[in-house]
Amino acid sequence: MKKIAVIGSGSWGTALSIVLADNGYRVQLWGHRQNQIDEINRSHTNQRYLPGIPLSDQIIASSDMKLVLKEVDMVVIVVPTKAMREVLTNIRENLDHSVIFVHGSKGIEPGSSKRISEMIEEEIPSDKRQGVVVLSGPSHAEEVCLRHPTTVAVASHSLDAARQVQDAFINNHFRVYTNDDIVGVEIGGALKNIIALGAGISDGLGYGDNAKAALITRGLAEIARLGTKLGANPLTFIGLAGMGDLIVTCTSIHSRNWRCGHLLGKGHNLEEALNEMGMVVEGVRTTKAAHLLAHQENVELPITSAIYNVLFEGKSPKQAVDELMNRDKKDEIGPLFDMLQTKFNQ
Ligand SMILES: NC(=O)c1ccc[n+]([C@@H]2O[C@H](COP(=O)([O-])OP(=O)(O)OC[C@H]3O[C@@H](n4cnc5c(N)ncnc54)[C@H](O)[C@@H]3O)[C@@H](O)[C@H]2O)c1
Ligand SMILES: O=P(O)(O)OC[C@H](O)CO
Repeated sequence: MKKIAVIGSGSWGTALSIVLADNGYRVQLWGHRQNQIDEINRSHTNQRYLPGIPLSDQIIASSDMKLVLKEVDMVVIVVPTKAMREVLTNIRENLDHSVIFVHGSKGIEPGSSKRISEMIEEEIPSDKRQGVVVLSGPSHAEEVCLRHPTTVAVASHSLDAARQVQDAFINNHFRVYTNDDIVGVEIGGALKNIIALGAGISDGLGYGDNAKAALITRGLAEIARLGTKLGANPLTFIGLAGMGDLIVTCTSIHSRNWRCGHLLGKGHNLEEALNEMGMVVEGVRTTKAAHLLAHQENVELPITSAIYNVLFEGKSPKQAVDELMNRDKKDEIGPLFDMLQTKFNQ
């Protein structure tokens, strides 16, 4: 049986392990909490993150990184972005052969503004990696583990590596598309979490579907604006990792980002909202990263700025919405059209 390492035993790492086990792999799942490791091996469940879901006995958990990385061809990293450097260091110190790196995490590092594939390239020597691939798209762990139909994109500079990852994950209920735009797929996956916080805030304030549709649509315009400036293909943003993930995260009851925003809109402060969530809410740190990146790249991100002000500057959600609605008059299509035209002229 072929072996794959999955690093991170939260909701998404466990759900991706289920997909891989369904596809006949032995999954060596790494986690840092011994009680959770013991539960996965003993009861074949992960009650805290995926309650009530039975796990295959092909999924073997361990907190020993060396053991988990032994004899695998592929390493799938699914830890929160804030733990990424620490976990990559652990992998570097314990990996003794070359593998394909896949990641399913959705964030940007505040301060460095690095995407996750860039962190992997920085932390793992080139002779230990055969390619770096991002797996992203509209995919809540809670539905993937029920084998509900789900589609994702895998993107890499190496089409060969992306195809190998596609082959490892694809099955009847988990459909995987390749994409060569790693920048766009990572930026789409990270920035949609900011807009989902906004959608939650809007719902928490009691605003309706018009407001949410506006956030999704204008949010996509701003994600595409920054992404294109960073070198992404604008068309990626109307695909699974762009529009697809934005829709699911802004509208799903499963979304941690939406739920956190909803608590903020209901009047909780950030600390209270995060405590209540108890799971990773990537959009919070990514708002900080994107806000800085927008300044560095001289790109206007009005919704992200408004959310930054709510999260970190103490602005009331209602005031932030009022200010967004009273911005200078704009043309809707012009800038997007220019981006697409530039792409088609290349
Ligand atoms: N949950 C989903 O449906 C989903 C879907 C797609 C992508 N993602 C992305 O996957 C990533 C992980 O999210 P999740 O939903 O699995 O989170 P989660 O909150 O369900 O679990 C987080 C896991 O990370 C572990 N962890 C926390 N700090 C750590 C550290 N310092 N070192 C090692 N492990 C640490 C926790 O113990 C836990 O097992 C995020 O970037 C998220 O955006 C999640
Ligand atoms: O629950 P969220 O908000 O972290 O979103 C999870 C996934 O990214 C949805 O595709």
